[in-house]
Amino acid sequence: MLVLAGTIGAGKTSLTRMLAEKMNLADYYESVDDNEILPLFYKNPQKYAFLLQIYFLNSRLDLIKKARLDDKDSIMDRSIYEDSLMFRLNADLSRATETEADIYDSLLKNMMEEIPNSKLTKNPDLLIHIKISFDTMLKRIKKRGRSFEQIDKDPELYKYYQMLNERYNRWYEEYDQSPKMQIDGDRYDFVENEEDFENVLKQIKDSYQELISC
Ligand SMILES: Nc1ncnc2c1ncn2[C@@H]1O[C@H](COP(=O)(O)OP(=O)(O)OP(=O)(O)O)[C@@H](O)[C@H]1O
Repeated sequence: MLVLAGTIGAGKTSLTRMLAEKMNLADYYESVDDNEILPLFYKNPQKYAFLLQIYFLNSRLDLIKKARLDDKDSIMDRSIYEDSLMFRLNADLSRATETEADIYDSLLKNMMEEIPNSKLTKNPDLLIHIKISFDTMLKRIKKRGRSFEQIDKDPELYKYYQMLNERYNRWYEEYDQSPKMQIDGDRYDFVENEEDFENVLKQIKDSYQELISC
């Protein structure tokens, strides 16, 4: 199982779709449009931060189980581990309490603990982090145009996005639940540029082959 990671607008969903096609993988997506808690959270983060995390934890674990039970090798458009980073940021911004964030982390650890001899391993075989600069992040959020994510509607989001992007770098360095690799999402415009996509595809295939042959 391959899993994509990266900040809002990094291109996780697009790259998942493209890799699934080229590498013949079963693709699994977290639906943003059907998430009824997300717009509520953006409107009133203090009230909905904890509920949103529980919603994501539940739905992402569901996806992991489906992907692992698939006969085909699979790919997912987001990792479950980034939620902890986002929730900690929300707690630091007083949208949740430290206790809520601690309990969340403990629940996540418990849910993700591998059961010895179980066929259903929950951690990915390879995590692929798409790293983008803050500038690129802002451009992509604007270009995609999801109304609740727009800074001109809510200027406080600027600071939130800036802090989130900064924290992603440390998160990736510390991530140790599986092998991992990083893609430079500023340098490689894999959505618009065919050559860039081929380059990224090769980097990912090489890393994956290396893992399989170990
Ligand atoms: N754990 C979380 N806590 C708060 N908000 C979250 C969390 N996970 C996702 N979100 C929100 O859900 C929305 C979708 O985020 P996500 O990064 O999964 O997808 P995306 O932005 O469509 O990614 P990409 O463009 O890379 O495909 C964003 O508005 C993001 O802020």
